[in-house]
Amino acid sequence: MHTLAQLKSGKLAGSQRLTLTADLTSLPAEILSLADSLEILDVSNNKLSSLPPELAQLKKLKILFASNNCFTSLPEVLGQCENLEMIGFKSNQIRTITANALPPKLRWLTLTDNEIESLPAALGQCPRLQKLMLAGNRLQVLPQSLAQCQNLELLRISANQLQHCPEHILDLPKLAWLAFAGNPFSQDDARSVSVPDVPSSSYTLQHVLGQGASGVISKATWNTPPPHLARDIAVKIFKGEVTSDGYPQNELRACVKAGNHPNLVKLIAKVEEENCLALVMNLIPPRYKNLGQPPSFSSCTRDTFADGFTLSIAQISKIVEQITSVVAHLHDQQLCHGDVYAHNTLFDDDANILFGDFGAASMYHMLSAQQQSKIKTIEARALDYFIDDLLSVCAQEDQCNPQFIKLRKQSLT
Ligand SMILES: Nc1ncnc2c1ncn2[C@@H]1O[C@H](COP(=O)(O)OP(=O)(O)OP(=O)(O)O)[C@@H](O)[C@H]1O
Repeated sequence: MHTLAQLKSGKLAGSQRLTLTADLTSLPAEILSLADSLEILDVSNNKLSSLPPELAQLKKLKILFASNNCFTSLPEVLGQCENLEMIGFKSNQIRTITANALPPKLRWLTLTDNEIESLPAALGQCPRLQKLMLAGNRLQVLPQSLAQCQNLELLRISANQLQHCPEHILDLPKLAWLAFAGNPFSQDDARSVSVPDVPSSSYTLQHVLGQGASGVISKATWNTPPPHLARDIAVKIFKGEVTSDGYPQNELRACVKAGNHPNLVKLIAKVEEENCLALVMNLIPPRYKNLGQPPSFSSCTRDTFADGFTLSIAQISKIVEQITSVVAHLHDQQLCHGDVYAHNTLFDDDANILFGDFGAASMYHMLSAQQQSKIKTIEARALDYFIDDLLSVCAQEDQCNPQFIKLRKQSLT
């Protein structure tokens, strides 16, 4: 985080990255003094509603974040920023997006949680577009031209007003991560009875174990432990807001629908009260750790791994076998996970895995047989990318192993 005083004093000359949060209602003119160096500009959490035409003078600008501001339209000056690849305008009040606002090199566009009713056809003329985050808007249709985005890999259209399944996007050749729950076309009226409901007064929360985009997970204990169940549990309390993946309510229902599998954390009960939406789960044993890390700005849609992290081919094979089995299990329940990634997978020293994060999951039993089969093809692609990501960290000495070669072939087909 930088300060306005630092910027105005010239102390930030030559900076490639600038983060300013200072209740700004306009961009300070001094930003132009960084025109020859600035690549990443983060002006999230201000009160901005427009950007000046001079922004186009930032010739090196690649990434712009302006989430939590007061924009009602996507500023047209963005279309003039010749090197801008990544745009994040989450949680504004954007209603309009014109063709002029789309920069030629656009690769990653986040417009989660706005008021967008329609998108310009020109989005189809963004050949580099790889990641498009549109959850939590008011879209009733997607432009037909999206079918031309041949490089689109990750798409979030959950929590919108789409009346019909957008067939045309199901054939996109690289699409691998898709979330579409919470639309009229994907409505699921069936109330599941497979997991018991309990009141939030049935347990006592202890310390926080972790925090995801959609909720906070705490260790808890049953006040009166149900028979045959461990006293200690984990409780995920949803925050209630729409996330980049969709509505918490849909995540909860997807977790319930997922059912039991040795590679899923066992769901014990759910809480659906007026002021509390929560999942009660088994505690994950502390020996489990994250398999991967989320994508970086440059990897865009692909996971990253800690420096020096390697896996043996035996570990990779065992992990692939389990992830394939758990994804097949989800599809047996007509559930698309939408986020098959190593960063959503925990593993232990024996390469046992636990797969989680149902935030982007979508039920698809209401779709036609042909649409369902396309959804499965899309998720199969994510599985291939998952395998490819693991092979990228395979120990050097195992890279001639026949199993490595077999998995490599599988991930490339
Ligand atoms: N059943 C559990 N037992 C123990 N710890 C848990 C359990 N579930 C989640 N956690 C902890 O809470 C963290 C957040 O979990 P959660 O599933 O909500 O989010 P995430 O999938 O990591 O994040 P996001 O939803 O933002 O991608 C986990 O990384 C883990 O440390």
